[in-house]
Amino acid sequence: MKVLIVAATYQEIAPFLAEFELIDVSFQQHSSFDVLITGVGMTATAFALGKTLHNPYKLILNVGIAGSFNKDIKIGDLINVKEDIFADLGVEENENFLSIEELGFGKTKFEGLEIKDLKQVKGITVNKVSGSLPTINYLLKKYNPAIETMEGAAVFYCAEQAKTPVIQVRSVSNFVEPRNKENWDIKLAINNLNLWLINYLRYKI
Ligand SMILES: O=C(O)c1cccc(C(=O)CC[C@H]2O[C@@H](n3cnc4c(=O)[nH]cnc43)[C@H](O)[C@@H]2O)c1
Repeated sequence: MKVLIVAATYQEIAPFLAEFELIDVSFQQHSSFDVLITGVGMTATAFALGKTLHNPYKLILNVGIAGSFNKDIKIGDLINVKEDIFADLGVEENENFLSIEELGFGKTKFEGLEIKDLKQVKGITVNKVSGSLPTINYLLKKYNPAIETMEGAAVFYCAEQAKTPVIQVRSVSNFVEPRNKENWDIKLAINNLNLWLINYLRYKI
């Protein structure tokens, strides 16, 4: 069985695709792995994975960039998301938020496998990139996450449904802070992520 590489956008894995002479299409096959570009966000990710996972895979590898809540993690650092949570799926009750898990409607926390060489962190998955202090402080208090993305928990959910092992590796492109795109370094994050991914697929799979 093959590995399924999952990324939200073509840009996030462009250097890796070039290295393996692959192109910019949403699904393509290589001898030892397939590549799925889902589109940004949980809905696009779940739909794309739902269509693809009728075939069995030995491993799902979710890669991409992420925002960090933790200033000890530098922009460009690689991290392994061990636990991921649907952070905004639930109900607001005045200032409080209750997740669907707290409401008794389903699970919101999921686990991925460890990559020993990387720092393991807790992630949250959001529909809306967090860009104001009240939201950031609320998320820190409720979940104490190290990073946030827009897809991670959806990938973990689909992997669990398909009974397939899953790994999430992200590279930090920005801090989660009141929005200022000038502070982002997407280029550095993509460069570091792709160096890791190429090495992992060449020597560890
Ligand atoms: O231009 C923007 O405002 C913008 C916002 C979020 C993501 C992007 C991207 O170009 C990449 C898409 C990808 O990036 C992940 N990501 C990166 N930083 C964050 C963050 O601080 N909070 C949540 N997600 C983030 C996300 O998984 C997107 O799919 C551009």
